[in-house]
Amino acid sequence: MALLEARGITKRFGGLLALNSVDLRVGEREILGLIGPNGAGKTTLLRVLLGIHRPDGGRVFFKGRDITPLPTWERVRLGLAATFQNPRPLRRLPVLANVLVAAYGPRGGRKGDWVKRAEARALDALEFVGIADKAKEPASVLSQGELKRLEIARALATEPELLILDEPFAGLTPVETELLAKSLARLRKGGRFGRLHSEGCAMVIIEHKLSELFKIADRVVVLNFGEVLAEGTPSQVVQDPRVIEAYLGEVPHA
Ligand SMILES: Nc1ncnc2c1ncn2[C@@H]1O[C@H](COP(=O)(O)OP(=O)(O)OP(=O)(O)O)[C@@H](O)[C@H]1O
Repeated sequence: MALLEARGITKRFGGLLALNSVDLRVGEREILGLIGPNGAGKTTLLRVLLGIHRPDGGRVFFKGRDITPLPTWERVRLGLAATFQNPRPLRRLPVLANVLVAAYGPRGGRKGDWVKRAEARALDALEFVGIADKAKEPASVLSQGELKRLEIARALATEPELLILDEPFAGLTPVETELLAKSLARLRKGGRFGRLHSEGCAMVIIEHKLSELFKIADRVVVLNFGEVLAEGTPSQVVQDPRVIEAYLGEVPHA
């Protein structure tokens, strides 16, 4: 059984058909890359998976359960988490407090120990992404790269089973990009990260930095004009003439 399955997702904005009967499956511990030209519908699909947009057609299943009618917070309680293209932290609050908001959230309290463990988990999430030294600083001091890492720490504090990342590498330096890619690979493997525990997290990663994405993705789905144009392993997808024509232009260098 797939961890997440979206079937026949259709989404319209007025006269614009942003998604046209899109199917998507994500297996346990799988890293799925979601790529395609600007305006292809990637962020819209992410928003449908999270319950931010209601689809006009189609259903979303998570761990076998139809979550289509559920609000976002219930999806988070079930184990979904996401990071967004443009981080919007609570800038005046300390970095740690930004993560605590997530750790105190609906999923954080599920084991009944939320007060005593939340702060420890939030610190461990900051440790995991490498910005624990900034825990007490206001979020406004963080660089773009650090803000991206804060976003990931906030998602990790909920101990998700499926993490959806919208352009996690955008705005990062090559060194930051490589470090983050390594952290994501470690997260997929699972284990104990301080007091945080992961059985191995599956991911959907929307990204334009293909060479970095292809190093960690098991499978790639290519969207174009709101439809699935192609899917396969990274090496299959880069050689697909339809993908080259619609998006790549040329084969990216690894
Ligand atoms: N809230 C909205 N209202 C109206 N149109 C929208 C809305 N959100 C997205 N769209 C349109 O839907 C289409 C798909 O947009 P979407 O942001 O999902 O593309 P994308 O693949 O994520 O692009 P990018 O790589 O630039 O982020 C675009 O034509 C966009 O203008």
